[in-house]
Amino acid sequence: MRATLVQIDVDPAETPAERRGRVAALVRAQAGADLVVLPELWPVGAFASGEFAAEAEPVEGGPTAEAMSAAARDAGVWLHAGSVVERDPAGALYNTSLLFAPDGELAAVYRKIHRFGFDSGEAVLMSGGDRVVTARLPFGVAGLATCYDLRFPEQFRLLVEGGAELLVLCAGWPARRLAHWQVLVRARAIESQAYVLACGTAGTHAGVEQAGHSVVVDPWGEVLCEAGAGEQVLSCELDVGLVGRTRAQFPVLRDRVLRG
Ligand SMILES: O=C(O)CCC(=O)C(=O)O
Repeated sequence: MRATLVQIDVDPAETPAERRGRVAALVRAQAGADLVVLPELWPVGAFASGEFAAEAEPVEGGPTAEAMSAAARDAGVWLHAGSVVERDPAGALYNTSLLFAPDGELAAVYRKIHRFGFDSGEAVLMSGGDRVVTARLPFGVAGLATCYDLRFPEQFRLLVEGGAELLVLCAGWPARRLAHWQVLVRARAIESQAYVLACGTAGTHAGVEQAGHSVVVDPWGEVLCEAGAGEQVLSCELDVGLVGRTRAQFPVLRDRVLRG
């Protein structure tokens, strides 16, 4: 299957509405891909926490969900539309990822479990999700995660136990910790014996330079393709059968002794 990661430049000179239009056109241009992946909080910017409340939107009928559903349908692709600031009916905010099927139907919703920021930003403004999410796609089972989740291997182990073969991570990872990103995406792939598709943002917003370097890592931990720092469309071919072959030939997951 063909995976395409769209590493979006979150430029504060562009409004979220303008960016939605531009990103929808980018998604439409990816017809022919099986799965298209966008980054974390690209409409507003993962570090633009002062804008979170104003830009919050519902999952059903929100402007990003509507635009991405239409773009997925027009392109005929599975679309992991990255994440949005979700406002739920009770008024709580979540960092919520949306997965659309090629007919535009919402196929999965994942609320980021590990909130970043310690005592500020997302960590205080948003509520955390409380469940891991997998979704069965025609070409494999996807396990969803978002940015800071990458530092919590126990979440990925639960995704693997849920059958995940493709670990799809949207992110807005800062450039100053690029080295952590590059190690951790490979670590999650190696320990999970799964593909990792990790899509980050480019540019600088709210004073935080973004790392870019979106990447696809195979179940052996080999980097299949990796972006640079700027806005980029990154595509590569994945052989999802390699997940099962890797797990059968080198059965580390079978040899686990300690189970939660
Ligand atoms: O863990 C990190 O270094 C970055 C995490 C992050 O930026 C986020 O979750 O938004």
